[in-house]
Amino acid sequence: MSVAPTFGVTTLPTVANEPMRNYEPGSADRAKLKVAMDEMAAAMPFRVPCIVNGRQVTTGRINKQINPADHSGKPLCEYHEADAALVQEAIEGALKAKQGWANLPWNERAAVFMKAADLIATKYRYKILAATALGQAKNCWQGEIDAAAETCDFLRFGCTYVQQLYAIQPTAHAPTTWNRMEYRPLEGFVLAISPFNFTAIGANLTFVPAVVGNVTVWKPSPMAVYSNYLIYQIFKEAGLPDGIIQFLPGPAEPIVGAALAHRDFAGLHFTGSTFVFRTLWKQIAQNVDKYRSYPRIVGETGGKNFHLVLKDADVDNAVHQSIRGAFEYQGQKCSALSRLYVPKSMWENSFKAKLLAEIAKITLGPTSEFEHFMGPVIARHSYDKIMSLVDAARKEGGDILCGGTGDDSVGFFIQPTVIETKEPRSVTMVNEIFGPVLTVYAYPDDEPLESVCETIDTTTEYALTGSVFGTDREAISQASNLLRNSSGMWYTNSKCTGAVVGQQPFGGARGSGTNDKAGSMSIFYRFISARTIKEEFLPLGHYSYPHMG
Ligand SMILES: NC(=O)c1ccc[n+]([C@@H]2O[C@H](COP(=O)([O-])OP(=O)(O)OC[C@H]3O[C@@H](n4cnc5c(N)ncnc54)[C@H](O)[C@@H]3O)[C@@H](O)[C@H]2O)c1
Ligand SMILES: N[C@@H](CCC=O)C(=O)O
Repeated sequence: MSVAPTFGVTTLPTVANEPMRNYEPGSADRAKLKVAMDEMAAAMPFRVPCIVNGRQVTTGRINKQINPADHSGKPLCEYHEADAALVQEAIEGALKAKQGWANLPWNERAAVFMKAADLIATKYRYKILAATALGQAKNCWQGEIDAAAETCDFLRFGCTYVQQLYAIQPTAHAPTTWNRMEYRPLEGFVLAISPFNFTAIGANLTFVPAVVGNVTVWKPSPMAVYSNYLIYQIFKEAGLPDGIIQFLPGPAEPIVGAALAHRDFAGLHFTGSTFVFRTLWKQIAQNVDKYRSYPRIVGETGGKNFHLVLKDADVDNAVHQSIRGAFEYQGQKCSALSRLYVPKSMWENSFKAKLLAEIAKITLGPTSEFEHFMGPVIARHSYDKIMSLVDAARKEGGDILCGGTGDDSVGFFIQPTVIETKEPRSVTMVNEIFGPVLTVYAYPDDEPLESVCETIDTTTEYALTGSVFGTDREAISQASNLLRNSSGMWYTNSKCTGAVVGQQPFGGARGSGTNDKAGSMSIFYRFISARTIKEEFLPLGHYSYPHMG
């Protein structure tokens, strides 16, 4: 086995958040993005194979990723579905490729992903945005945040975190000894399962294990296959060797089942719903006797996020932040605002009218029409689920103040919906909806903060994001203390969504996930298995102790 020489301690370039483009009318960026979207719309459907050991595998079992704004029109892509046998082949191939990858000096692995970030920021910016717009229905603002900026940030900041992690070494050394720490990859392979709603999350779920020397079997969401395939292709162009990330779209149960049943399954890197994560955890538990090691289980899952407005809050700010929090990307963010608590008199006197007046200005349309704030929800099953929850709220006595209607004739469009409830534990206050539905509870002005916070804390099983709006520092601090465990992301006078890599590491606890904080150093700990190394420079001489004389 060859040993790679190391002739220097390298340092990554200093990283900063990828600057966001605005795509304002008349701008060059907007024109270029429009061209990219038009060209993509004309050329689709694209053919997407599985990728195993760098080889394009066409299985003949074809499925398609539709355009949610035009579900009966041309699909964005037609993809070949993997099956259990292909998963088996992919795992064997990944394990063979692993040693060479893991033995590379770390800066070589980092260089692949630093280069991928630069390719996304430049050559592929508009293409990856176009794929995210047409397939996942993100408008240019939301697509820019996700597919361009956040993907680059995950990769660049991630490499920096690994550099910092590797630099954490024992500082105490007995005389004539040297202690070291080696951050080995896990023994086996990592299974990455990604959601539809963030192209960046698919990239990050595979990059995080890979950059620290693991190999990854990737099952993307059926509703994000094309953008995720482009990410794979960009990683490859940036120098990712064959077999390190195996791209396996297709039906979840057989693909995931085959991976979880393998003796070398070493870690799950999942983002998606709480229900699916719990199902996977149980499957892993049932297989525990089979595994070589105890698998690492990392999952970031659902949310039921809140804004708590205090009596001295800036109403205009709270209204605008609530609209962005609840309705951008049609509420399809794990962090989306979904429960709003406002003092009753503030609600009746100003908040309600301002909120409804602003929402009335919102227009919906396909992402190819740049003027819209909102687009369609992702798929038929989402549309039906959201509408049924609105119906359930209506039947329970919830007051639908706006929206509550949809049009699925061409795309899956649902109007921004606000429900006022008198019952703080009503159906849409408790369940994750993942759509453009905000439920408001106007709490009595004289209700003590302890009581309001107790309601917020105990209403749902989730603990992902939450915000407080107000000016009285004592009340803000008290709310922060009372709601310490109600969210993994806490915001003051800021919406509960829109975390930025390097600024607000992301994750929640309770039913919302393992809180390993994507976009921080701590996530990398989950995919390494450290080895402590002690070396003595001088011989012991004899075995006896000094006190023995
Ligand atoms: N906390 C976070 O960081 C975060 C970020 C994004 C999304 N989410 C959550 O993700 C959900 C929305 O995304 P989604 O609709 O893609 O989620 P989902 O749970 O339906 O799917 C996520 C992934 O799991 C796969 N999957 C589905 N059923 C499976 C099964 N039985 N076995 C194995 N794999 C299975 C899907 O194909 C997909 O790849 C929401 O609940 C949202 O809150 C959380
Ligand atoms: N990082 C994102 C949430 C990702 C979940 O969908 C945000 O905070 O908006």
